[in-house]
Amino acid sequence: MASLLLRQRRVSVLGVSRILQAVNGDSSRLQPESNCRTFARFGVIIRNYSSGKGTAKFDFTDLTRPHTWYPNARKKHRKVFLHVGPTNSGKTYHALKRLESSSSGVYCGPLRLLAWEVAKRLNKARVPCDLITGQEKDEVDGAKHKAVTVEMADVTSDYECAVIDEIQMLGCKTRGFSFTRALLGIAADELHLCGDAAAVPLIQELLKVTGDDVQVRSYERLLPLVPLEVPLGSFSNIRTGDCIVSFSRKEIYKLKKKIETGGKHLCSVVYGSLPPETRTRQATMFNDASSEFDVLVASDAIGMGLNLNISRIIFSTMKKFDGLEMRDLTVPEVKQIAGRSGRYGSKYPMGEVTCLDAEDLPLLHSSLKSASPTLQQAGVFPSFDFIYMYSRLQQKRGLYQILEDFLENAKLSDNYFFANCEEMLKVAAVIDELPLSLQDKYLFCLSPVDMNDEISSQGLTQFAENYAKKGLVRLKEIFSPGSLQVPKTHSALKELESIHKVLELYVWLSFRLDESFPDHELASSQKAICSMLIEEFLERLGFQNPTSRKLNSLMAKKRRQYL
Ligand SMILES: Nc1ncnc2c1ncn2[C@@H]1O[C@H](COP(=O)(O)OP(=O)(O)OP(=O)(O)O)[C@@H](O)[C@H]1O
Ligand SMILES: [Mg+2]
Repeated sequence: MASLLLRQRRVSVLGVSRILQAVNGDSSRLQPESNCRTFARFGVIIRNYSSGKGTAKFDFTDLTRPHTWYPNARKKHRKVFLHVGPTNSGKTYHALKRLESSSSGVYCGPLRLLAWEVAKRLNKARVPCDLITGQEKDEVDGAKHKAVTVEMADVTSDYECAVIDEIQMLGCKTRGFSFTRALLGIAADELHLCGDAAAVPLIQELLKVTGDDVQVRSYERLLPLVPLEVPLGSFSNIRTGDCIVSFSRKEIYKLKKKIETGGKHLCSVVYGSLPPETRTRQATMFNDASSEFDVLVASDAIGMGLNLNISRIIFSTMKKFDGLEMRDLTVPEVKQIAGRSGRYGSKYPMGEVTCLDAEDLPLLHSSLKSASPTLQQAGVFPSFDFIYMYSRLQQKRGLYQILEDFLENAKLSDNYFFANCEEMLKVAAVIDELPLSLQDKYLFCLSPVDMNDEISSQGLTQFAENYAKKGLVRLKEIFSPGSLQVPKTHSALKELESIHKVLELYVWLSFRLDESFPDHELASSQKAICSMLIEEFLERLGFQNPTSRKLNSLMAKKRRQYL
């Protein structure tokens, strides 16, 4: 490995079998509540609890009333508006209109791309708006509004208006609890929830106990979405405005090459492990009508809420590997992805959707006709306060054991399920042997490390080891600035994507432990260089084809425009 001086050490994953893949977007998983009042309250209780002097015992494993964890929100009688309907029906648009006209507010989205889009839109409309994600804080003078990824939602501030986009994600196995936390915890006079109608009964049920006033507003699709009766057939039928969808990174590059070899089109690519800033620039190039990058090859990373100039979605497959097995796409997945075509306000009067192969058409057609299954439960996860208090009553050694025991003993009501925290347990298993406080361990467990990526997990281990040893982690100890290069092969590209993840991890830690991770600027600039080099590779892909001389000059033009 050229630039990361990581020690080759296989990460041991004690007792953790498999992991369901996290959905796209900000991968930081849990947000410590840092709720001092809760701590203080527990502090009193725990003293009484341990001295056993007749005070009622507090059961820290009782998570049956999560709405009581958010005293600020409970002080308000919130007006909750549920904007529901199919994709491209103006749900987010109407919620944002309200946000724009409020005196203070927050937008919480599932993807950085969406948070970026909203911050840009509000600032353009002269409503100063900060952008806050797990890895970046872009603060604007005088801003009373924020656009954040949902994990960063602040449940201690007061707002006039808050928006939670794609609220049906509260049923997501890995990130659902962050949506639940925002739903129950944001202290806003008005709370606007946008998403699928499948979430309505559950939300109404969850909010019965909060005293909020809930209203449902239903929307219809603004432009027709037409499922085609014929498959794409040949790649010669690809045309400007097409987006071909695949769920494997390797397949995405194969498709890009195939389409560009035809000599008529250039493809932007968007997939999950590309740096978010690269994804944004690739999407921007595709959206730009004057750009030669007129076809998009993408994974389901484009699947939520984004406004792209797509006229036709073509599913290259209707199956996806979900971390465990290959399975058919679910009804909501098909609808979300298909819904990216024919967006209102784009240059196309309607959207079309089809498949590469005729055999996939029946599943496409039936999925688009079906209603998404009604959500039954919302995700939930205990904040550090609960884990900490529980740990004080146990003689357990490491965070892994504490977490595992806690989850085994914890009680939930029927409306909730525990977030899948296998990824967290994987991290706990690796760092438990280090001399770190429980809180530090918990923080490392929250970090956006990808434990399925060897370089990323080694980066985390080394950061945690150096932090435990010296309390100071210099980036240069594991990374040589200046050594990054444009990748020449697909494996070099993959490695660069992993290095980007390690740098992102450093930036994430530097936001939370700034004195111990002081090289924030260096990590951020190297991160930006990584994504530029990745983009350079994406553009050079077309050069390698001898028939693409014309494309060569087009790309050079594009590069000048976007760099
Ligand atoms: N009344 C309107 N006037 C002008 N533009 C609108 C209006 N309603 C929606 N749009 C535009 O139509 C596009 C789709 O709207 P929006 O993103 O709100 O849809 P959505 O229902 O949230 O879709 P999704 O479920 O995919 O998130 C956006 O570009 C939005 O700005
Ligand atoms: Mg939307």
